[in-house]
Amino acid sequence: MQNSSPFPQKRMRRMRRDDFSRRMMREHQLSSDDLIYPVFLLEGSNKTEAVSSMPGVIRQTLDKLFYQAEQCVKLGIPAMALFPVIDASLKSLDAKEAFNPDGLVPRAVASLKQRFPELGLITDIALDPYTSHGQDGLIDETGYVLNDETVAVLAKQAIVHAEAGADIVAPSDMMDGRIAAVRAALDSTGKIHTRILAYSAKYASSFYGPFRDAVGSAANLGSGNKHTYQMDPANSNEALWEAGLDIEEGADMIMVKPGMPYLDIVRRIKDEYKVPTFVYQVSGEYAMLKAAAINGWLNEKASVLESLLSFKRAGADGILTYYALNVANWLAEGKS
Ligand SMILES: NCc1[nH]cc(CCC(=O)O)c1CC(=O)O
Ligand SMILES: [Mg+2]
Repeated sequence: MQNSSPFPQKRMRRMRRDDFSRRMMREHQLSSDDLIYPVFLLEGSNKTEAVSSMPGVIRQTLDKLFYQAEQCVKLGIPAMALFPVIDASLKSLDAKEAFNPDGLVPRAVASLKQRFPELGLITDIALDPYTSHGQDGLIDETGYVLNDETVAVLAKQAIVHAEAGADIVAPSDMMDGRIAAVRAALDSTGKIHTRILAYSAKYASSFYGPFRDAVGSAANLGSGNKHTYQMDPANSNEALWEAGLDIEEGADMIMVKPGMPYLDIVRRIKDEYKVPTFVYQVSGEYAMLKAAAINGWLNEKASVLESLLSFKRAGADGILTYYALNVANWLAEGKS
């Protein structure tokens, strides 16, 4: 018998009733293939240091890092991103340590690549670990970050990283024209296979604070900021403009940074360009989740997985997260 006034018209809860039907209609899935693991690298050997604003994250020497690299390979994490902690004595106005072929990053890349050839290695192209003032580029006498002079150094840095064996160079500096310059430099030295992951929409964000503690650039930067090159958090169209330029200049992949506060940007870039689009769950996001978890205010595993799923939903192809190893372990446990 037909009900004369059916209510509700459509029962959405029917599909949510059981686990099997929830799984049938699930639109997005997180896998270890989606993860990139950022790590902090110290000079020397047999040393680890805690990062106080990022509980659970450490800075470590290369020999210690081998263990994490091995974990990445075992758990199916495709790539690791290296961030060096450069000794204060090597920081300078001209940032020349950035393109020292015997520097910390090239040495680490070469030796990681030798031990774990199947693990993708991403290096950061920017000068902030190497400048005495903590800015991402060279400065003039007023403190303004010079564009073209900086780009010339970034191109040299990219060549050194590529020659050491970096699979992907990731300019995170936000200078204009750097992607074209880095691509040309790589090609001119025969590094035609080295990929470029462009931080195209990198915002002048307050969420980078703990990272600057971790690499020790906070003290150098002092009360300075990066507003003359990183993007204004108030802008959205500008991110499309930036991404479009980087794609034209030869970027293989685009990055949005930070993550959760910028999900709209991830979605817009993906919809507009349909290129491989990555997102960085930055240090401040990690710190927020971790602090709440430590206090017992959030369920860590559930909220971290939910945060990463939000990136997938927004259209991201991959996520840089300090939680990468934890997440890959959680996903592996779930499967067994
Ligand atoms: N080239 C700088 C750089 N590369 C990665 C991060 C931040 C990453 C994070 O917060 O986790 C930053 C911070 C900055 O712009 O000062
Ligand atoms: Mg740009």
